Amino acid sequence: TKLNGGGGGRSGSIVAPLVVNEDFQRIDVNPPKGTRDFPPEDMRLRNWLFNHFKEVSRLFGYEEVDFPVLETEALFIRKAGEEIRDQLYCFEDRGNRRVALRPELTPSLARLVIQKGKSVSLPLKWFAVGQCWRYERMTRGRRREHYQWNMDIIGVPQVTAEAELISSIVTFFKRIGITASDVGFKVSSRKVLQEMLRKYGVPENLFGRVCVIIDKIEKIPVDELKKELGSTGISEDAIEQLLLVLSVKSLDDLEEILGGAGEAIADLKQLFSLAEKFGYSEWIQFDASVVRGLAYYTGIVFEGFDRKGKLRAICGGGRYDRLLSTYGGDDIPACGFGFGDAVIVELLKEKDLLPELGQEIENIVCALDKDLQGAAATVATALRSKGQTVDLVLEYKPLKWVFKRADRVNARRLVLVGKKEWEDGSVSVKVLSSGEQFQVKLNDLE
Ligand SMILES: Nc1ccc(Br)nc1
Repeated sequence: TKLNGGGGGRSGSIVAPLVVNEDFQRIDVNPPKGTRDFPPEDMRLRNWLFNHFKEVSRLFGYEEVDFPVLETEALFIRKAGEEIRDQLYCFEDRGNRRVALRPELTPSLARLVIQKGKSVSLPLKWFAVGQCWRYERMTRGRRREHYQWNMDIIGVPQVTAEAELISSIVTFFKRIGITASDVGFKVSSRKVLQEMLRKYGVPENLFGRVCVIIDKIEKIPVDELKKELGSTGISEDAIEQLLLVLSVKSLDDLEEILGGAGEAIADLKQLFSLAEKFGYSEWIQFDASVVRGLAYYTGIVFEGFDRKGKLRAICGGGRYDRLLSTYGGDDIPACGFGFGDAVIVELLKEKDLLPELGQEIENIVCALDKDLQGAAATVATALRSKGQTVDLVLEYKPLKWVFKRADRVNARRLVLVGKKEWEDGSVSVKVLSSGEQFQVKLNDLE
């Protein structure tokens, strides 16, 4: 490293030291492909969104939990052909362990519940907001990380659990100004598929795989869908009947096909009845084609959608009664949902509902004289100890500069430490909105 002629010292007018080192390459200052930085303005929106997630969760009596972003890869290895598996961000660590960046939170939650075992009493109502990852070939230029809000109920077999989860999401939407005219929930049950597959003698172990294929019903051509279903060994007749059932538009029509004795109809009728009691009937509709893309759902499934049909699913969830036992845990019923941080922001933009979130500082404190910097620090500390937010000007600056900064940080007032006033422990205060200016003893300033 070669320093230029000694100009790097602490002189009054610091000459920026020119460090020339041909070995330095300018690094790429952008975040890794598919990831985001959160500069202050973006972080304010993220905190606003996450605070609503968390406040709703606490309103419903849920406890916050979290897990490592890095998990054993085995937690996510399922052989049902899920996209989440194909895009697993997995690698071998320096200890030759197969690990993965979590693509979702539910498996970690299941792991923790099993780990806690009898030390926790059911039902558990837990929530988390955590970053989740996927490794997608950048060909599609999509993001590789997002934050997901999850709420889960562990240990309640009744549909009241799913009904409460949907109520919590409706509560969230209402808090941010989204109405039932903007968004709805498509609701169905995988027990519909289960009953159909049983009727056609399809082996139970194909259930998850068939659901994952059927989740593509609106994403791939029907012939391709039929081909994929056929590849599992299901007969053409069964496939035709399946697709017929999935096109059913009402619970009554579904009952016609399935008969009234099955759990699918009973669960769905109970859910729609509870929706009435929770007061969100206008938000939900039966849609037999909703199966969701995760293999482990076993019962009610639901997804939030924008009624204009311009965006991908906003959120989704359902019952997963077998997940804990697949990890070697007890057979504990569970249900939950995931709500990503991306589509909701697109929806808020669409509806012009993004909040205005500027920085807000109550005080800018500055010394009017070079040797009053210490006094300014005393003033700032006194205000901060009273819970006042303070931006302390940390080096001597002309007033013009201070006013500009006050404007940029949206300060409510200027607190000026001047020589004469400070001699009797006073400061000058200028309220920036009104221009009002007064002197006050520091101890009386609040
Ligand atoms: N599962 C998952 C993870 C990360 C993103 Br971005 N999308 C989906």
